[in-house]
Amino acid sequence: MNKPIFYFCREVLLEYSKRTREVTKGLLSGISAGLGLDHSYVERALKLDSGFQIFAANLYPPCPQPELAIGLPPHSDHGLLTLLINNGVSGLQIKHKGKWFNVNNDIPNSFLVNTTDQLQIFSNGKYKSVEHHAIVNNAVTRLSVVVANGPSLDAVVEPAYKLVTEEKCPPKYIPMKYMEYLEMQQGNQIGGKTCLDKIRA
Ligand SMILES: O=C(O)CCC(=O)C(=O)O
Ligand SMILES: [Fe+2]
Repeated sequence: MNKPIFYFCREVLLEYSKRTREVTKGLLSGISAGLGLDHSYVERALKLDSGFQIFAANLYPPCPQPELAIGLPPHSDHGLLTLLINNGVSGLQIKHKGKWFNVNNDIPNSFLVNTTDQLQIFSNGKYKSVEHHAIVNNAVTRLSVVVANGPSLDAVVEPAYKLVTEEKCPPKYIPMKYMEYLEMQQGNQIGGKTCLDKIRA
């Protein structure tokens, strides 16, 4: 029986997921301190040692009429931080103040990092989950490789209690198990940041 292509890449994928997990932990430790929390607060609260990772590869072939193609529709990612690389062809756009901006990550050997939904919830809105989409072009194939890094599936995610006060800074989101959020997001039609709207307090 033919083995799937991923069978042959599994050693590399395993190593890649281990290393991207470490990069994510390092970034989240800095973010934790930046929020005024202990360095290891995010790691402990969201059980990052058993954090959930998704690896995805996206292929965007050239399209004769790119203005008519959807590419990847607007969305935000569900986890904490998403690490992206591509084959040097631009196509990713992020939304800022209602406008789309090109993201040209042309720094060699670097990751583009998107902040995502669980970080917006945990930081009580201090970090915004980035709304993004991918467009296509009529000349060259684009490839992107994505690792989405989330909390542990059984972690209940809510605004960190040290960041909320009943009067001045009430929690903006209701607590929800990451697994349930993920199921809700995956069961939804892809579009903008609509899942976050569903769990507003
Ligand atoms: O292709 C890209 O640059 C973006 C991919 C993406 O947003 C995703 O897979 O969630
Ligand atoms: Fe995405």
